[in-house]
Amino acid sequence: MIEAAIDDEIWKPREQSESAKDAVALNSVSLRYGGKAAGNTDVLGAVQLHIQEGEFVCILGPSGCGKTSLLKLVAGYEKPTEGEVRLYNQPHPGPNPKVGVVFQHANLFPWLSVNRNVQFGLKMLGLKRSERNRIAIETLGQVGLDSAASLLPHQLSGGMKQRAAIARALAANPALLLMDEPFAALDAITRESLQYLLRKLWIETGKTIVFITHDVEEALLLGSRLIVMKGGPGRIEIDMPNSLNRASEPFAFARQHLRYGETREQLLKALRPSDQSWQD
Ligand SMILES: Nc1ncnc2c1ncn2[C@@H]1O[C@H](COP(=O)(O)OP(=O)(O)OP(=O)(O)O)[C@@H](O)[C@H]1O
Repeated sequence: MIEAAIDDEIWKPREQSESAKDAVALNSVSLRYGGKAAGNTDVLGAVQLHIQEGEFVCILGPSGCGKTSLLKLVAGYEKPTEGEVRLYNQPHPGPNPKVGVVFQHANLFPWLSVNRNVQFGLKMLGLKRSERNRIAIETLGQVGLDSAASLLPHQLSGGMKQRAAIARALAANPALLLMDEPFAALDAITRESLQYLLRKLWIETGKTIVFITHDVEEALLLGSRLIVMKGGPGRIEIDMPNSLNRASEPFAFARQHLRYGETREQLLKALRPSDQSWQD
């Protein structure tokens, strides 16, 4: 256990600058699929959440508690039944390539090469072919897929597909990146390499990331802020800073830290159903 390092500068939570702006604001947001008609129940109930620019927010919670629904509101795919979602202090403009989204499955267009998949959103933005190609090559380089640019999706491994999906989301240079269990279907080693890649991209670009995961360890290694949701209706149960994601050490360093085990237990306890409290 690395206890001595606990007070080191590196383990202090990153201080939010007073001038940091909200990238995302959910003001008393409720969501009821199908609207207010009788019989429909709230999936999210009066959620209050402000995410500052540059945060890496990991959202955990039991299946069905409303994590994806919350992300869909931030992406603009759904509108709140009550309350308001704001991006960068403006009313939500609706889905647009400036908000990058990555899902558990890459959903690449099977008939387009990796390069053309990455270019797709840029075409929507009206960029010229030469500019699109330049950005696609650069972004594929960022995710380590330079040599796969001309391959079709069926020629890629699962990890390569997710790298391509990340490149596609990054190509339009979104300030906000939304990720819904993006590494859940990958084997442990591929997953770890993508976790390193994402941490590097976050540190280098300063993008705001909202990342849903069922994996407590993944949240601890990546998130600068950890949120645990509860269902019935969906709400935020725990919202805490996390400094274990910091710096450029191998993940093993964080895993050996005393605070890692403590926080992991705290999160697992919050995630357990109340009828399993005997495990405490
Ligand atoms: N389009 C929809 N129409 C109606 N109900 C929906 C829709 N999408 C989700 N739901 C319901 O909303 C609730 C929350 O679903 P959501 O996918 O947000 O949960 P989640 O926490 O992301 O779950 P998981 O971890 O299993 O992905 C569930 O009861 C689900 O059945």
